Amino acid sequence: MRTRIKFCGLTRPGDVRLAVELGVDAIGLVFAAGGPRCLALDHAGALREAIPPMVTAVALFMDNPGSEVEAVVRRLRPDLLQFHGGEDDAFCRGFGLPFAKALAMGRGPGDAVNARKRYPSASAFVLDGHAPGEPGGRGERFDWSLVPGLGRPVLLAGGLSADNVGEAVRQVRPFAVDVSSGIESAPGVKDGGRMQRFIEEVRRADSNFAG
Ligand SMILES: O=C(O)c1ccccc1N[C@@H]1O[C@H](COP(=O)(O)O)[C@@H](O)[C@H]1O
Repeated sequence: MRTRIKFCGLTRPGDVRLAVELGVDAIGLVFAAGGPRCLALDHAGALREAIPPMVTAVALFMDNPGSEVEAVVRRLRPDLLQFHGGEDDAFCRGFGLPFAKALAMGRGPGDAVNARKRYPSASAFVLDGHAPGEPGGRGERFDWSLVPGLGRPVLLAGGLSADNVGEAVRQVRPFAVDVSSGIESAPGVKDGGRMQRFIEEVRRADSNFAG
């Protein structure tokens, strides 16, 4: 099975269009407050319009109030929600959309323990490289040998780039890979060459497993 690819934290419609042309499976729009990729709702509307049907539109949050999540859901109609903070299962499922819950793998697999029980409604888990209690999306890789069996699709994240994603796919065989900073020339500014190389490296690794 080919590895799905999600690009996250896009802030320019041209980057979205290029990512789609290159063949990305999912695009993440960030509403986690304070970071360089955090979008205002009006601006996010223009990005959402550039995501065509059959490419998954993901809205990413980190301990946002429910009213903000609701406003994004109403306005953008994302396909999937991604939660990166301390949100519990009841909060995450409360918006009537499938969701992926991020788990902090930066200090070992602790946050993943009982994740299936803590998040029975999660459609997938994102494994990120930050430590528990710290914000994600910081380009931090973790020890991939610690990836646990979670019984749900895993999106491998944290410090991925064209230089290491092939090794990640070969070692972990995740359902998907998720990258933000590793395809940028500056925070929030995606780089066409890096996006293209990232996808090529994933496809090259996938070809090792083609039957
Ligand atoms: O992309 C962001 O700005 C972001 C902000 C807050 C939380 C998560 C964020 N992105 C997600 O973080 C991981 C790893 O990102 P990186 O490739 O290491 O920079 C990934 O799941 C992004 O979707």
